[in-house]
Amino acid sequence: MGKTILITGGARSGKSGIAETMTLGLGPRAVYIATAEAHDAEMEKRIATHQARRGAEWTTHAEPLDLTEALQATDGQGPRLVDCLTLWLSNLMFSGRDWQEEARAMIAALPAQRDPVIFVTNEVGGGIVPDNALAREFRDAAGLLNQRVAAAVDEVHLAVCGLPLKVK
Ligand SMILES: Nc1nc2c(ncn2[C@@H]2O[C@H](COP(=O)(O)OP(=O)(O)OP(=O)(O)O)[C@@H](O)[C@H]2O)c(=O)[nH]1
Repeated sequence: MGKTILITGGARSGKSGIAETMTLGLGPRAVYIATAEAHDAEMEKRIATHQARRGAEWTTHAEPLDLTEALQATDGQGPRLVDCLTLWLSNLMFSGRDWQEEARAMIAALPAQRDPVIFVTNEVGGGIVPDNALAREFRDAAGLLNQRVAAAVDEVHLAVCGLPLKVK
């Protein structure tokens, strides 16, 4: 089984950069599995910034929903960086899919992976309780998903001010 790592942190905590460095430390060629979709100009710009930062060692595999299939399809191509689990979760919730079942299947597929998998996620819920039900549902789901993935992987790191703190 390839090594599995979860990197969590707040917005602009530097978690993606930390994850990219860790991923390339596990193999000279890596696959970036992007769960984001550009629905507006701001997101297009964020994605373009990320793409410009990645060097020739990277190939990109965009998959907003079928993450388990993306992991199967890219196994054998080097370490995979999944950026990020919280966007995957919101894509599943907005498309009406059963995120708990999808997460269970994705976690169950990890032991069969030959190449490493590095997940990026967001540490949500640190602020005040959101005043709308959907935001509260998402916050709770993100916390549960993070706990389940954290329990399954080899290492967990918390990104704080651009620095990784190993918590597992
Ligand atoms: N579709 C697609 N999405 C990408 C690509 N490269 C990066 N992304 C997405 O861009 C998102 C990162 O956006 P940011 O808002 O800049 O990151 P951040 O999480 O706030 O900041 P950090 O904590 O520094 O990582 C991730 O969710 C990726 O999925 C790509 O090539 N294609």
